[in-house]
Amino acid sequence: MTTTHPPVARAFQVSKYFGDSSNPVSALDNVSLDIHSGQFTAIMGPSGSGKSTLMHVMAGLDNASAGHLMLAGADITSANDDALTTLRRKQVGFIFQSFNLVPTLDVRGNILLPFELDGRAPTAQESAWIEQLIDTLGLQERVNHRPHQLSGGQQQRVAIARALGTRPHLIFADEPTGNLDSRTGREVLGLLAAAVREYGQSIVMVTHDPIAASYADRIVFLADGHIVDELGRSNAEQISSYMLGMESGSGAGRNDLEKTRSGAGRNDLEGAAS
Ligand SMILES: Nc1ncnc2c1ncn2[C@@H]1O[C@H](COP(=O)(O)OP(=O)(O)OP(=O)(O)O)[C@@H](O)[C@H]1O
Repeated sequence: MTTTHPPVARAFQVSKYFGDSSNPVSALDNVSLDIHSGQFTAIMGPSGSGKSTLMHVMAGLDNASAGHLMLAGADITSANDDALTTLRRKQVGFIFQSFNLVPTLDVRGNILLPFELDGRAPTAQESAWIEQLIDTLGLQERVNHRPHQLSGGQQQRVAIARALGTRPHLIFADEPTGNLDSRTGREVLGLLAAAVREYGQSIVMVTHDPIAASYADRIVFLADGHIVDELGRSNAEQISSYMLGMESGSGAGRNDLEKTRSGAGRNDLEGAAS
């Protein structure tokens, strides 16, 4: 059972405020969340509920205002930037909306950047994996292009290949399929699910998309900076139904879900989504 392993990331009683102390905006309010090793965790919730903030704080990209944070076995609550940078480089991959591709490097250079930063070349096995990623993500024709020569979806695919290339223990993904057509989106989700299933990697993914969340083992719901509920593996219809219950404020999310449990399986929904 994955739950017997120590969490690969942990937020304990974390709060985050933006703005000045006279007029603080509360983005996270006393949130505690363990990310289990070898699990695919989705974070969902309405716009402004704190999803991206939670991910940034858990990844050590932003400081918490209060609480404790662990990442890859290290206490990062008050870690300095250098320690965090090293930890992230070795253990963590990021797939973010602002792709953070290096404009002066071509596609291959961007994908190989984590190896470069680690001061080593990919092994033969890693090289084969990178070629497979380039192929699966349809980037073969683009390997010598720079980011500005690519569409938004192509840039996102480069960011995905870069994040998966070193097979980091933990991957944080913010709307990884947001810019992709549905077929490429499903391929990316399949890659992420395979990373968990076959290589024991852990993934935290923020998404609004119930189909994307249906690939996760666990779905955590945020509202107004609080974790309000979580579900185990569910199909897209069940997740949509739950979210509708949340949005209507009827508190009926889970009850509705129980009614749909015997509904369509994920494969049915995948077919319907294409
Ligand atoms: N840098 C910032 N300065 C001020 N307020 C911020 C900042 N970043 C986020 N917030 C506020 O914190 C709250 C949570 O924002 P966050 O981006 O985490 O939400 P989200 O659930 O990821 O939203 P979305 O789904 O729209 O991306 C919002 O009220 C937002 O306006």
